[in-house]
Amino acid sequence: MRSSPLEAEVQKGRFITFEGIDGAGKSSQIAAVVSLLGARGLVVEQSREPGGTRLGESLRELLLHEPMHLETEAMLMFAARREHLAARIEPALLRGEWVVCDRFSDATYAYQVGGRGLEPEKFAALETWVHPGLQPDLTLLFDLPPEVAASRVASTGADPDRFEREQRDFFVRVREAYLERARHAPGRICVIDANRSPEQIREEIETLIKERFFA
Ligand SMILES: Nc1ncnc2c1ncn2[C@@H]1O[C@H](COP(=O)(O)OP(=O)(O)OP(=O)(O)O)[C@@H](O)[C@H]1O
Ligand SMILES: Cc1cn([C@H]2C[C@H](O)[C@@H](COP(=O)(O)O)O2)c(=O)[nH]c1=O
Repeated sequence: MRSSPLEAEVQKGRFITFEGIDGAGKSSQIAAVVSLLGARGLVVEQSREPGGTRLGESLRELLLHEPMHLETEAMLMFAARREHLAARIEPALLRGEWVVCDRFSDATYAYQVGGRGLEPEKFAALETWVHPGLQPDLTLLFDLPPEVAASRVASTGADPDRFEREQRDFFVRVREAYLERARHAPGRICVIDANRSPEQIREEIETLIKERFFA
């Protein structure tokens, strides 16, 4: 059995991911992109990580609330991702559908390598094992100062999870790791200035998607 059907078969759909530190403002923009694609008659599978499957959502509960060793955290992120790829992402792409996902492996690089200090070689080994040859077609990285993001998270009034409770230094490292990853994949990762109004951000993203996929 092949570990990833997309290694050998032709991927017909498109895979778009959204990334950024907690509170960057991804959620409402994801909804706008899903409607934009839907209005063009495309079938869109919307999902999130960690999560996206029943098992993945159970792992999400543990990841967001149970203290654990950083390598356990990294491996559980990739375990949830393996299930998500097999059950939803790869079948949808092979059917020619579009997948829009809130976070993917760039988040593991940013949070576990950048934020927690996981060795980059261990991240690379997991990434190669779990999705050899597959990367998103487009990643929108919402970039903003951690203090702005933290005040947005606080303004929701929701109980913060294990990641949201981290201090500013952690998010400074996560942000820097995201930007480093973007520097290494400039054709795939587009950095969006998320410290603007939702309307300005939506306009930029719509233009970007039209130019990238429909021009
Ligand atoms: N551009 C913006 N300007 C000001 N506030 C915003 C903006 N975008 C989102 N918000 C607000 O910030 C809060 C967090 O936004 P949202 O949930 O979309 O972020 P997120 O990136 O999905 O966060 P997380 O990754 O933590 O789930 C919400 O209260 C939202 O209304
Ligand atoms: C995929 C992934 C996620 N995380 C962290 C990032 C966030 O703090 C949470 C998910 O919550 P969200 O509000 O739905 O964005 O999980 C991570 O540390 N590593 C990952 O690979």
